[in-house]
Amino acid sequence: MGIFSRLSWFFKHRWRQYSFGVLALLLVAACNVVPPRIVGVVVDAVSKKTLTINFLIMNLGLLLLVAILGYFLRFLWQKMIFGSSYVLERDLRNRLFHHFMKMDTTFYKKWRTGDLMAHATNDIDAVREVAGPGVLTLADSLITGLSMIFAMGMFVDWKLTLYAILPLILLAVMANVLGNKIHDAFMKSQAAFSSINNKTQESVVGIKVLKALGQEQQDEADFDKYVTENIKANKKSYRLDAMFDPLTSIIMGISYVITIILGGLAVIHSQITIGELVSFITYMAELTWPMFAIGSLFNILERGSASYDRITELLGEKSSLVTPRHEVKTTPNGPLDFEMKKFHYPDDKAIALNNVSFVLKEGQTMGIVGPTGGGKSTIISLLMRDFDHYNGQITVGNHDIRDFKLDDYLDTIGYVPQTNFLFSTDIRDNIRFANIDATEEQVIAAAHIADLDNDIDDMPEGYDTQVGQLGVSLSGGQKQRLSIARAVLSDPELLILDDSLSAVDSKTERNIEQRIAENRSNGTTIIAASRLSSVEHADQILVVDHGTIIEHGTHQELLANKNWYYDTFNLQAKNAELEGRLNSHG
Ligand SMILES: Nc1ncnc2c1ncn2[C@@H]1O[C@H](COP(=O)(O)OP(=O)(O)OP(=O)(O)O)[C@@H](O)[C@H]1O
Repeated sequence: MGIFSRLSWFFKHRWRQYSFGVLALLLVAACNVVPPRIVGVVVDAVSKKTLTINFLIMNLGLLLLVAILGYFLRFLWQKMIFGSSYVLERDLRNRLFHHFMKMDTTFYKKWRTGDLMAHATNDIDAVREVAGPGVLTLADSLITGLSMIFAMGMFVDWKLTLYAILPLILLAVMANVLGNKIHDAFMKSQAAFSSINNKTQESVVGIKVLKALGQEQQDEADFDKYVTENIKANKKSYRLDAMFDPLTSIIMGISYVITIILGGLAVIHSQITIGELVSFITYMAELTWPMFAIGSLFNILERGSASYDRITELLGEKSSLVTPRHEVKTTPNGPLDFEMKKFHYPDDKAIALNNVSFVLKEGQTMGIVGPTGGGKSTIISLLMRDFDHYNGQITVGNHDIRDFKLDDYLDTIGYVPQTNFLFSTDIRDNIRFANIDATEEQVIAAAHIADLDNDIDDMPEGYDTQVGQLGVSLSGGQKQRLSIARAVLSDPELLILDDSLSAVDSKTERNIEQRIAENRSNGTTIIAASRLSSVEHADQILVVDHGTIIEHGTHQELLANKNWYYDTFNLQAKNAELEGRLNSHG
C-alpha cells in the first residue's frame, strides 16, 4: 500500500479526476445493491403469492434503469481513472528521458543501455498499472465489499453478516505475509528482465563481430541463461501470487458454509424470510469478486512498488557536472587556456593527465598526437566537459569553462567524435542536426568543406538519401565526413576533430583541412590524430604520452627535435610511400 503514498504527488495533482472516478465507482456499487434486493422482494412476493403483473413490470423497469445508469457510470470511471494513469505514464517517461539527456558520461558508464531501456518501458508500465487498475481494484473492491456487507447487515441481519465475514480476517493476514516476499520477487524479476534487454541490445549491435568470430552458438547459450534466470524469478513471483486465489476460495467456502447453517437456522426460527436469505446469498456472491481482486491488487501494487523503487533510484542519480556558482552569461570566446595539474577518471585512480598545459589563441589550429593510450581523447573529453572534477583549470576568454551553462558552452563547439553516429533520417537532416533551420546552401557548403558533396551528388536521392539503421550504408570515410559536415555547419568557435580523419585517404584529408582552414579563418581548431600528416600544418602540435606532454612545437620544430615525432613522421611517410607504390603497381 506504501506505493500509494509514494505516488501521492500525482494523486494530489489529479485529485479531481480520481474523485470523480471513485464517485462513479460508488454509484456503480449502489446500482449493484439494487438487483439482489429486487430478486429478494420478488421471491418473497412469489412465496407469499402476492406477485402481480404490475409489480413485476415495475421491478423489471427498475432493473433496466439501473443497468443503463451503470453503463454510463462505468464509462465515466474508466475515463477518469485509466485516463489519469496514462498521464502518469507520460509524466514519468518524459521525466526519465529528460534525466537521461541531463546525465554525464559517468552515468552512462555505470548504467547499461538495456537497463535504461527496461526502466523506460517495463518499469513505467508497472507503475502506470498502480495508478489505473490498482486504484480501480482498491476502490472497487473496497466500495463493492463494504456496500455488500452493509446491504447484508442492513437488509437482512447484522449478526449473520458478522459471522459470514469473520473468515476474511485470514485474507488480510495472508496479504501481509506475502506482500514483502512478492516485492522482493518482482525486484529480482525486473532486474532479470533488464539483463535480457541488455543482452539483446549488445548482441544485436555486435552481430557482425559475433558472426565474424563464429560465436552465435555461445551467444545463444548465454542468452538462454539470462532467459532461464528471468523465468525462474518470474515463476517465484507468480508462485507467491498464486497462493492468494486458492486461499480466497477456501475462505469464501467457509463463509458460505457459515451462511447456509446460520442463515438456514434463522429462516427455520423465522428470524429472516427465505427471500432475505436468497438476497443475502446473492450479496455474498457479489463479495466474491472483491475478495479475489485483493490477490491481483497485491500483485499490481508490489510490482509497481518494485518498479517505482528502480525508477526512483535512476532519477536520484546526480550528474557530476558542476552547476556554475557565478554563471557567466557572455558567449564563450577568446583564447583557450588549458592547465591540467592532475586528472584521473572517476572510477580509476591511475593518473590519466599529469601537468598538461597549453594556450590556444583564437583562430589557431592545434594538433594533438602521441602513442595510443597517451591521453589525446582525455584532453578532448575535458574540453567537452564530460568531467568537471580535476586539479587544474580550463578557461576560455579568462572564464573557467565550468562557469558557463553547459548548453551555452557546448553550443560554441563543433565536435567530431572517434565513433560516428548517424541518425535514422536523410543525409540533409543528419548534416543539419544541430541547426535544423539551416538553409540548403549552408548544408551544401558544409558538405563541400567535408569533401562529401560529390559523394552525395552521386547518390540516387542526393541529400534525401535515407541513412542510419533503416537507410543505406555509408562507408567509414563517408560517415566521418558526414560527421565533419555536421560539426562545421554551425561555424563553431572551436572545432574539435578526435581522430576523425582516420578513414579517409591522404588526398581527401588534405582537401578537408584546406577547406576548414579557408572557411574558418577566425575559428579555433583542435585535431587529435594518429596520422601525423593530419596535423602537419597546425600552428602548434602537442605530443602526449602516458598522460603528459613529451614534445610541443610546430611541425618543423618537432622534426628538428629528432624525438618521437620525428621518428613516427618518417616511419609513416615511408609507409605511405610504400603503399602509394604498391597501389600504382596494383
Ligand atoms: N572512461 C575511462 N575510464 C577510465 N580510464 C580511461 C577512460 N578512457 C580512457 N582511459 C584511460 O586513460 C588513458 C588515456 O586514454 P585516451 O583515450 O585519452 O588515449 P588516446 O591517446 O586518445 O588513445 P588512442 O589513440 O588509442 O585513442 C588510457 O590509459 C586509458 O586506458
